[in-house]
Amino acid sequence: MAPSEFDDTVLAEPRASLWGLVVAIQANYYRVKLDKNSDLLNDESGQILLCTRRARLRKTGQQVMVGDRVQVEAVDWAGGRGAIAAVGPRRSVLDRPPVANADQILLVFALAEPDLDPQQLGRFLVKAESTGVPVYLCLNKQDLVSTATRRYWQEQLDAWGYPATMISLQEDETVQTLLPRLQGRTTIISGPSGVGKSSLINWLIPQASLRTGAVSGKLGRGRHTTRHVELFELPGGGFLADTPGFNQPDLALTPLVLGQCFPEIRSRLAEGVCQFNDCLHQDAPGCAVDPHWSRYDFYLTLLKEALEYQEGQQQQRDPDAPLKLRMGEQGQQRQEPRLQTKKYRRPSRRHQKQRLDYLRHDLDGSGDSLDSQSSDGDWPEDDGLS
Ligand SMILES: Nc1nc2c(ncn2[C@@H]2O[C@H](COP(=O)(O)OP(=O)(O)OP(=O)(O)O)[C@@H](O)[C@H]2O)c(=O)[nH]1
Ligand SMILES: [Zn+2]
Repeated sequence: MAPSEFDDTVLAEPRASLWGLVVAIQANYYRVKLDKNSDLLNDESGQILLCTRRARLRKTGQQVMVGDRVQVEAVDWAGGRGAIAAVGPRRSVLDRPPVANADQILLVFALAEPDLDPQQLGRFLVKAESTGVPVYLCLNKQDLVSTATRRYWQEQLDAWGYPATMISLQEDETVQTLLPRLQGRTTIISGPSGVGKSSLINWLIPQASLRTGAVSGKLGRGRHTTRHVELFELPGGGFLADTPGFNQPDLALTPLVLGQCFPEIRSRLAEGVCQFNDCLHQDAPGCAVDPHWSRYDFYLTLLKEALEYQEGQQQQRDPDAPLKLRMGEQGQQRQEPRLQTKKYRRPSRRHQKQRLDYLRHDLDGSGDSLDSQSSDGDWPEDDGLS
């Protein structure tokens, strides 16, 4: 058994099989970094193989993601090739970026240049919380602000429930304080543009810039236009992935999920329960979350958005609603008229044939009659079996 450095869960991995970590996906190939210290490996330990996915996995629709633990077969050691035969169970799955088994999200903001905007920080925090992966906050560029400003933010963030690590990439010893949090874990770095994410990754993994430098001159450039994601190994163990620097994450959360994304609400609910289990914690009678907390107004703003989002979702599901919501390319929602339901459409040829089959079946007297139609007189849904 050879669990990877960051994976301390016990997987059902047979002995004498090769396992590794998917660190990147390029076209239809998976870059797999083989586990170190495996029974079977000597020189090959830690080697990177370019792998395809076994046809069996393709047939069952088993996806392979960056961050997946995979079993590799049919290895051509000289050519550095292999085939992925199985995917280990996932501890977590992130959608943006698409990464499996992340242990934490390191949210990076700057204290200045750009100025720290509490609303924007709040949105990033909620978005990160909504993934279910633990969130850890780091404020960069502390060299640009006074001690009083640092203290101000430290106190604010403590009250929000996010003790933040303050660093400056110009002061090595401050960045070093991050290392114990990162080692042995898979960390997704997130945050708006210009806060120093790439500079931080370059500081932590000097070779990372070499690898991407040929393409871009700077780690991350170019990747921000695609969904490309890559895990970079930390010298002391553990992996980092960068995410595109988007500035205003779209929340798309229901009100109940939103409430769970605020540590202030979570800690109050740990001490008491609201009278109604669908309580939205808006100063309602019997609510366990008293409204005297610093981000209460911010919570109300997001709650309004969440209620609108929920309404849109419900409309989407309601077949009689005259409008339906569509997601635009930038994730914005727009309403458009719903097409007439099939009840009012001319029956397709297939349905006409089905109808004839039913009639024939009925006339033969063999089995179900037209009773098998749905109750509203509509023909049974096309189940794709014909
Ligand atoms: N003064 C100061 N400048 C910094 C610090 N860290 C990064 N910078 C500068 O901030 C600018 C932006 O840094 P990047 O690393 O490109 O920021 P990013 O978050 O990767 O930005 P995107 O790639 O747009 O997402 C660069 O000019 C860095 O040199 C710091 O601690 N102090
Ligand atoms: Zn409540």
